[in-house]
Amino acid sequence: MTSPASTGHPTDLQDSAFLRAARGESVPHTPVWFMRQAGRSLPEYRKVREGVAMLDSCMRPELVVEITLQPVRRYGVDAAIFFSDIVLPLKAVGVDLDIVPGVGPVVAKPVETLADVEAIPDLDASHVPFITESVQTLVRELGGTPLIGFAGAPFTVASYLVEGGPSKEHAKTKAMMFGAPDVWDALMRKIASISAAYLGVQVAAGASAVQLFDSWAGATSPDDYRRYVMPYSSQVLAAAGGLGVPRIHFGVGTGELLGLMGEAGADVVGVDWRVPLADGIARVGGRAVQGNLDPSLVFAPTEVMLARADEVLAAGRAAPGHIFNLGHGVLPSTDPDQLARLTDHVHEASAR
Ligand SMILES: Cc1c2[nH]c(c1CCC(=O)O)Cc1[nH]c(c(CCC(=O)O)c1C)Cc1[nH]c(c(CCC(=O)O)c1C)Cc1[nH]c(c(C)c1CCC(=O)O)C2
Repeated sequence: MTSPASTGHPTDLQDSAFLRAARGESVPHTPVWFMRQAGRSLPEYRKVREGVAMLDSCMRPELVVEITLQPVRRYGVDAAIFFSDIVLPLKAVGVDLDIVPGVGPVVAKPVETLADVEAIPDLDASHVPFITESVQTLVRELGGTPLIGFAGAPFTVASYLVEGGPSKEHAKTKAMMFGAPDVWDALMRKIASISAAYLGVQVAAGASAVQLFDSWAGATSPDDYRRYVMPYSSQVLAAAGGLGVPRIHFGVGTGELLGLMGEAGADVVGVDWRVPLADGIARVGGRAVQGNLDPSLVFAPTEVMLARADEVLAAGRAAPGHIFNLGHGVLPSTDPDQLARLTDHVHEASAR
């Protein structure tokens, strides 16, 4: 990791491989970071999180800073992602929810009616002073390594609010989407406004890129995505565009939606591992891409994993910009040494 003493002025940062690739410029090597690079796969994470609830840890700047930096120190990845969660802004404005270990976000009183939506306050910087403080400290500590801010996209956050917890089918969410369009519209606007404000706080404090996670948008068909999801994601991405930083947009199982997710206003589209990267690049036409090694390949022998990484790197050369990543988050049982080897290999192989 570059030391803050030797770097840290904005030109270094703007010239980083990650931001250059996000803007579609030439790079000295393919930049690499991992979704969920901070978290349970790291022993140093499990240690500092001992006895601290997930959402409490997100509100304590000394923990947020330490956890965000851990994978940067360990792997020398090209970007840090701010340690938080997509439901944190809802918690910050007063929605009664928690993150249950091994389960995920659980909402005490799921959203059903227009009155439920109207009861959710809008977010401003005064709700999240700990975010501003954490980001400011991180940007100082990270020097020439960019910090990615993030938020949940409206569909994915709506799913937690409407289902009351994690869901495979998103049945209640879609029931509202198809059957109560006025409630759906109000809810999606509300979340879009909260997510946009939340990204605004992170960028104002110094984050140099943002990622909008629409992890579960792949549950919708292209027509329904266009009608019921895309306008609200566009609202967030347009607001983020006004902040002057690159916007990454990602979801799982979104093979049929990649073109639309780019059109929604992304500079970089995240591709999961189900879509060959070459096809993903064609579908997002003219935009940079991020991805897309199968996260399970870390469990294969190292040489198998690295050979597959080479295929991803080779395919990535056809894009205006390529940021190497996994096709979804790091699995908790991942051996960190495999990610260290993968990071070094991506750097070395792409610099040749
Ligand atoms: C869908 C989603 C959520 N949260 C997030 C998404 C979108 C990304 C994706 O698709 O994976 C985003 C997220 N959540 C977390 C981060 C941290 C930054 C990073 O990527 O390193 C990020 C970017 C921390 C976290 N968020 C959560 C953990 C695990 C909780 C813990 O360590 O106690 C972490 C490190 C909890 C969480 N929060 C959520 C889930 C599904 C879970 C996992 C439940 C479980 O298996 O325990 C909702």
